[in-house]
Amino acid sequence: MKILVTAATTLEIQPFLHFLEHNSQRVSNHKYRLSVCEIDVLIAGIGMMHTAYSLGRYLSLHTPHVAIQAGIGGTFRKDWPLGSVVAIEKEYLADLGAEDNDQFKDLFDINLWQPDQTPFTGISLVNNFCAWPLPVELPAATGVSVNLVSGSAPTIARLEAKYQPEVESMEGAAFHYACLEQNIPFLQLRSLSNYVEIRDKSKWQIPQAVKSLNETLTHTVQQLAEHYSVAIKNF
Ligand SMILES: O=C(O)c1cccc(C(=O)CC[C@H]2O[C@@H](n3cnc4c(=O)[nH]cnc43)[C@H](O)[C@@H]2O)c1
Repeated sequence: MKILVTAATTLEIQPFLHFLEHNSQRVSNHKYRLSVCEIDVLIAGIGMMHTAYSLGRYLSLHTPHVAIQAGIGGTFRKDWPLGSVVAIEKEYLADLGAEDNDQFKDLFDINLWQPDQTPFTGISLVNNFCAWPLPVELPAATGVSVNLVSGSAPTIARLEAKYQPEVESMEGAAFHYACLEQNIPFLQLRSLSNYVEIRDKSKWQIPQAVKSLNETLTHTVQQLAEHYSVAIKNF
C-alpha cells in the first residue's frame, strides 16, 4: 500500500523523518517501507504554486492509495490553543480574484469560475473524509489558503466575513485540489503555530506546533500501516 506524505518544508516533518529513519526500512531517497506500506515523502515547497507543481509532477508518475499533507498554520480561533492539531475539512482560495475599489471579489464572484465546477463543492474544496480508511478523530476545521500571510485588521475581517475560516495556510487548497482531481483519499493535518492577527512573529509557537504535528502524523501513519497489514492478512 502506498502512502504519500507531503509538507511544504523539511523542518515541519523532521521528527517524522527521524521516526522513519529509525523504525522503517529506507528504500531510496524519500521512500521508506513500514510494515506493508511504502511511504513516499514529498517536500513540495512553500505556497500553492510550488505545491501544485510538485504534487502534479508526483501524481503524474505515482498513484498513492492515500495522501497526507502535514503543516503548520495560523488560526482565527482565539479559543483554540496553539499546538493543537486539526484536520481540514474544506478549503477556500481566499486571495485569488480581483479588487473592486475597496472590495475583494474571488473568481466565483466575478464569474470566472462557477460554483460546483469540478472538483469544487459550491465554492470550496471539500474533504468529506468518506474514502479515508480510518475514523478521523481530530477536530475538523475550515481552511483558507493565501499567498500573503494575513497580518492586518482589514484583511482578517474580510476573510472572516466572507469564508468564516478557522485556519490559514499557504498550501492547503492546492493539496485538496490535486487529490480531489486524482480521486485520492486525503488528509490535511494542520498544527496551529500562531493566531491570525496583526503580525507579531515573537508570539508564534513553531517548535510546539511542529512537535504535536509530528506526533499526530506518526500516529496516523502507524495506524494506517496497522490497518493495511490487518486488511492484507484477512484478504
Ligand atoms: O515572516 C517570517 O519571518 C516567517 C518566518 C518563518 C515562517 C513564516 C511563515 O509565514 C510560515 C509560512 C508557512 O507556514 C504556514 N503558516 C503558518 N502560519 C501561517 C499563517 O498564519 N498564515 C498562512 N500560513 C501560515 C504556511 O502554510 C507556510 O507553509 C514567516
